[in-house]
Amino acid sequence: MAQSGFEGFEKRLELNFFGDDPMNIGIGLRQLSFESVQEILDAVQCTVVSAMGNQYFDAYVLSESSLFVYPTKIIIKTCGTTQLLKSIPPLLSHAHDIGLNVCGCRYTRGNFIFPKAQPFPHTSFKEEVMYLEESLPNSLCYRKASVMPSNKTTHSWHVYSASTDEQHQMVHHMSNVFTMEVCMTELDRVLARKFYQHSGNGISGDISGREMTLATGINGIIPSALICDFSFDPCGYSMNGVNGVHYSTIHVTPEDGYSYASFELMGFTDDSDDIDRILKKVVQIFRPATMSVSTTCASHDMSMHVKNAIEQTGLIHRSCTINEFPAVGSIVFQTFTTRRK
Ligand SMILES: C[S@+](CC[C@H](N)C(=O)[O-])C[C@H]1O[C@@H](n2cnc3c(N)ncnc32)[C@H](O)[C@@H]1O
Repeated sequence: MAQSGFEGFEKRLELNFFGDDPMNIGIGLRQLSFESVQEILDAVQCTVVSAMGNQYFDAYVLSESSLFVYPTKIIIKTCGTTQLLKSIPPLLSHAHDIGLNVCGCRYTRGNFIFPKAQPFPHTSFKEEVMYLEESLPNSLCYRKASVMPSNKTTHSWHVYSASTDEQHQMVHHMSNVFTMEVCMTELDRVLARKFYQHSGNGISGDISGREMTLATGINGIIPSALICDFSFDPCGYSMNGVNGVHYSTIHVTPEDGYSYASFELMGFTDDSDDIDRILKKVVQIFRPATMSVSTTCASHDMSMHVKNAIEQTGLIHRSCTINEFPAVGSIVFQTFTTRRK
C-alpha cells in the first residue's frame, strides 16, 4: 500500500429544502447563478469541469466528483482532500436568498484510505458531526449519527442525518425511491489501465472521457441514460448519467496501490430486475477485490436484490448491517470480497 496518494473515497452530502411558498417553488435551487454555485464549490475547494441538465435537474462533473441540483434537493459528492461540509454555510445562505430553507440533511462516507491527509472538518467522524451540528439550524431536530460496521475495521459506513418534523412525516410518501452507493477498491489492474489517457495525444478531457465510456462499456450500464463524462490527465475518470428524474454517477481513481471506483444510482425500487443487471455490469467493468454497497430506502427490501446480484458475479458476501435513520429510512450496508481476501 502506498504511503500517500489520491483519496478516492468520497464524502456525500444531500440537503433537502422547502419553500416559503410551497406552491410556487418553480425551478427552486436551479435558479442559483453559476457564480453562486462556484462560490459554494470554492468553499469545498473544487471546480466544475463539465455540466448537463434536463427538465428535472442539473448535473455537474467536478474536479473532485459530482454535484446534482434539483429544485428542492442538492447532492454534492467530493473526494480527495476537499472540505465538503464547508459548502453548508454558503449553500444555506444562497438558498435562503431565493426563499428556500433546509429541512433535511444526510451525510455519508466510507473509510478514507489516507485518513491523516484529510483537512478540517474531515479529520474524524466526530469532528464532522460537530461541524454538521453547528452548521444546521435547530429546526432540524431529528438528528442521528452512526458508524455502521462490517466484518473488517477498515470498512465501515459513516452516516449522519437530520430533519425537521415535517420532513420526518414526508419520507413515508416516498417509499419507492432509493439511493445506492457502491465503493470498490483493489480494481483489476488490466481494467484499471483503461482509465489512463493515451500519453501525448493532446485530446481534451471530454473526448478522452467519451472514449473511456465506450471502451469500458460504462455506456451499457444504463443504456437509456444521457452521459456527461470527463477524463483527467494522466489518469482518472468521472461521469454523470441523466435518466429522466434519476441520476447515476461513476468516479475512478485507477492508480495502483490505492485504486478505487464508485458507482451511485438514484432510482425506483420497482425496477429490481434492472438493478440486478446494473450491479452485475458494474462488477464486470471494475472486477474489484473489495466492494461495499449501501442502500438507502424507506424499507430494506432492496438489500436482498443487491446480495443476490453480487453473489452471482462470484464475489462473496461478508457482512450486512442495517440501521434506521429518521426521515431517511433504512440504510443497509453490505460488504463483499473475492475468495482470495
Ligand atoms: C476526480 S477523479 C475521480 C474521483 C473519485 N472519487 C474516485 O476516486 O473514484 C480522481 C482521479 O483523477 C486523477 N486526477 C488527475 N488530475 C486531477 C485533478 N486535477 N483533480 C482531481 N483528480 C485528478 C486522480 O489522480 C485520480 O486518479
